[in-house]
Amino acid sequence: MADDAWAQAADSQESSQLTEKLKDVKIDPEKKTPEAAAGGSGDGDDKAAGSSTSGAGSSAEANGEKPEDGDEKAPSPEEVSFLRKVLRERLVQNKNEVEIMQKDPNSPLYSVKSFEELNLPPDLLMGVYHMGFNAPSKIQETALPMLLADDKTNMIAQSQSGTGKTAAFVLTMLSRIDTKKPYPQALCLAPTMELALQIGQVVEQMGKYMEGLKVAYGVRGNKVARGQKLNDHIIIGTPGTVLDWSLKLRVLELKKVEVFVLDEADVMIATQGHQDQSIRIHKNLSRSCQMLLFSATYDDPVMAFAQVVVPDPVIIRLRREEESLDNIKQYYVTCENRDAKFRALSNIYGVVSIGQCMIFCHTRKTAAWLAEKMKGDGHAVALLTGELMVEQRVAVINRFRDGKEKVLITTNLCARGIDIEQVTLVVNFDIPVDQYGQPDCENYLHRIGRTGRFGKTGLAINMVDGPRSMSQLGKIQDHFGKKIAKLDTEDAEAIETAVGEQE
Ligand SMILES: Nc1ncnc2c1ncn2[C@@H]1O[C@H](COP(=O)(O)OP(=O)(O)OP(=O)(O)O)[C@@H](O)[C@H]1O
Repeated sequence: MADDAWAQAADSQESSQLTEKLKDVKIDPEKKTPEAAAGGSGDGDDKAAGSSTSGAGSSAEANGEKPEDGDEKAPSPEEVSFLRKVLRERLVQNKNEVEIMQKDPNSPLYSVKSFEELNLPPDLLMGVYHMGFNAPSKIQETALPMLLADDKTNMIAQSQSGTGKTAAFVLTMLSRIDTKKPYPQALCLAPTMELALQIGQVVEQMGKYMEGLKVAYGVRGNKVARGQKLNDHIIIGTPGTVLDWSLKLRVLELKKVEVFVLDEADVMIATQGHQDQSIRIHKNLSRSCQMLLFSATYDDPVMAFAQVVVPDPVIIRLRREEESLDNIKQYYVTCENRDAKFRALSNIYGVVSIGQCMIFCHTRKTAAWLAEKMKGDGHAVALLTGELMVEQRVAVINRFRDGKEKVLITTNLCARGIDIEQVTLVVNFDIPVDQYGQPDCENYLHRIGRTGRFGKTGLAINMVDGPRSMSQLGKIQDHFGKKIAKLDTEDAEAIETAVGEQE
């Protein structure tokens, strides 16, 4: 493929020829970011992006509720600076069980190489150990030797949730920058502000020993003056703001960027608003810029598109049966309706004590309803939906991170990327569906991947409330080829066994 394939693809897209060029690549044109759907021009900046934004399909919608669309008010700069402060929390330290899994050749954490063998500069190696990492995971071990080589390799990489993709691309960015050069040399785009800030923390922690390292957050509300030249080395942001910064306000020169990363690449490609913005940014990068796409999921059309726009990529892809992790046990419970789902949840909580739990609902309204019901039952519950101010959202996540609440009730907003080690249970109160009411396998995998992070065990419980959701879950089970076993929530022993397996 020609070196400037992405630029050509971008040009073609702008002149509406991309459809012809990619006629076999069917990316859903309706998949819009919430703001794009609302006609806005900023970042979609929401995990609901790439998921259902308008359609039907769940019992919640049958009740006349709208699925979470995640629209939000733009944060003020004060809010952003507050967010950055509250987001500074320690990262996970290595545990014995992780080390055991790192010795198992069948584990995605299996590794035979050490970080020393990657020939990292000493300050970066110190940063890695500062994170508590002893050995690279499989994706790190496989990708890093190529990514760090002098000859810049483009890559489209897939690895299961919680297996250390962030560190792989962060190390690549850090290894490519020269802190003596006072301008942005690495650019990472993520679909939400929360994720951009989380990635930035990893950059800051891993780059702790790199003298003079500066990181800027290209997220809404983080204002820069037109014409001001950024002297930060790494920019992490959401596509709309970074597009504004680079093409409108011209505070960074895309041509000088050495590494370009798309995290959650599938959602960045498949979601209309993100795709347009990402392509515009990329077409202004230099031809020698290294391009990395990372995600736990790529459906076939997205992968096909990615291969058209990334020049000569190395592709690391999982087989379908490898996509879901064996350390996350999956169950379903059958209930008659929403109230019965709540009772089933209460039964689970009545029988066993659970570490921390994330509960996913299809709509804000169901999430708010469930939060009230659980509070009424005496649970310390946090509610995180797109209608909260960003500042509140981050504060809620951090309270949950700190264990102040044991239960986080949310929507697809938190389906991707959020890395909270202590989450032992994920409940799909509603089965994830797309805007056509079809099972959303990608979001299913991202949701359950909020537990079982980096080798820990986890439990996912799906609540079905009739033949429709049963059939949706059945399709998800068939898609991944992993058994989702029935759990009887009236049977205390069965619950104890299920929960006990992941303790
Ligand atoms: N080599 C390592 N040794 C120990 N812990 C690690 C290592 N690499 C990453 N981790 C930790 O594993 C956790 C999960 O990593 P990360 O968030 O990068 O996963 P991910 O693959 O990006 O997942 P997702 O697809 O859900 O975004 C993080 O807390 C991270 O600090």
